[in-house]
Amino acid sequence: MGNVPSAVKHCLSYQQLLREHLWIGDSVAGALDPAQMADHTEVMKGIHQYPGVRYPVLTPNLQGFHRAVAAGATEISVFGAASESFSKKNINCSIEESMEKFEEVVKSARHMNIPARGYVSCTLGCPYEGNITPQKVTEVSKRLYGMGCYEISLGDTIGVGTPGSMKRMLESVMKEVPPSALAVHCHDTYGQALANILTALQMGINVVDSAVSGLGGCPYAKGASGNVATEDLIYMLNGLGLNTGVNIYKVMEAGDFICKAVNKTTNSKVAQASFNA
Ligand SMILES: CC(C)(COP(=O)([O-])OP(=O)([O-])OC[C@H]1O[C@@H](n2cnc3c(N)ncnc32)[C@H](O)[C@@H]1OP(=O)([O-])[O-])[C@@H](O)C(=O)NCCC(=O)NCCSC(=O)C[C@@](C)(O)CC(=O)[O-]
Repeated sequence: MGNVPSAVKHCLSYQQLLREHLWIGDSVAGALDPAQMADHTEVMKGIHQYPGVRYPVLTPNLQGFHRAVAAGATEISVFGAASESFSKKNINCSIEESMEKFEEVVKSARHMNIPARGYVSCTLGCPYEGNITPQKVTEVSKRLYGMGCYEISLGDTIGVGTPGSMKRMLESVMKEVPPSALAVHCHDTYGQALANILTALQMGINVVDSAVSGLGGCPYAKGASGNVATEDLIYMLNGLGLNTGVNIYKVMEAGDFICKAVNKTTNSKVAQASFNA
């Protein structure tokens, strides 16, 4: 949500539309301007933190961690990649260097009893390297889990995965990290996100990342669409008889609100169908 005005982020949290997780981004390479960091701090100070809702802040290094803690973060996330090229572009260091930085961050977080979540980008393909092997994803996931991340979110950053590649990747990762400590994070570029998520659910994954209206993306994954839309995910889960406790109508309202605020059209098929009905 890097470019979303703080006021909009506050409204989303005030309306309690993000029930479990409000994800707060960090700075972007080459654009480490004080205004953006001030915004990050402003968001943390401005939101009302509801009990049972997690507010993880992306912290790429120790500096980001200390800033996040000073701003009141109660959960942090480190974000690595299974692709060397993507790691270089996204966080300006190799995978090995990133792991060394994350070790420091997660260790500090553990000392302060702050839960740390790990992300692995490019698990089903990379914008620079193409195919990524399940072994590489497994290696990075194992490392993050081993250093103390309570959960590893496996990102199909550019949305090129299919149920077949998702299955192969998860089969490999699950040999080293239990399904209870895994999540999937699917982008919908090729229209495969829900199919990929269903595959993951059938394989025992219970945590799925999504974004209201399918907003989001990554500055280093040009052309990739946003995350799977929360509205579409909930619609599918409701259809499967899985109770999320999330009110789909409230999420659609939130999506409508935020799309107007940032002048974007929703990527949610469910919202499009409902609003056009
Ligand atoms: C990681 C860095 C910061 C390295 O950037 P760098 O340029 O290598 O940093 P550096 O250590 O060389 O320091 C350069 C300057 O930045 C400052 N600095 C250094 N660190 C920080 C910090 N944390 N907060 C504030 N300031 C910082 C530092 O103090 C210094 O300032 P100076 O001394 O020159 O005045 C940069 O590459 C960066 O910001 N990367 C993040 C890019 C980003 O936001 N990407 C999108 C995240 S979402 C994602 O990755 C994918 C995901 C999670 O959604 C899942 C998926 O779909 O795959």
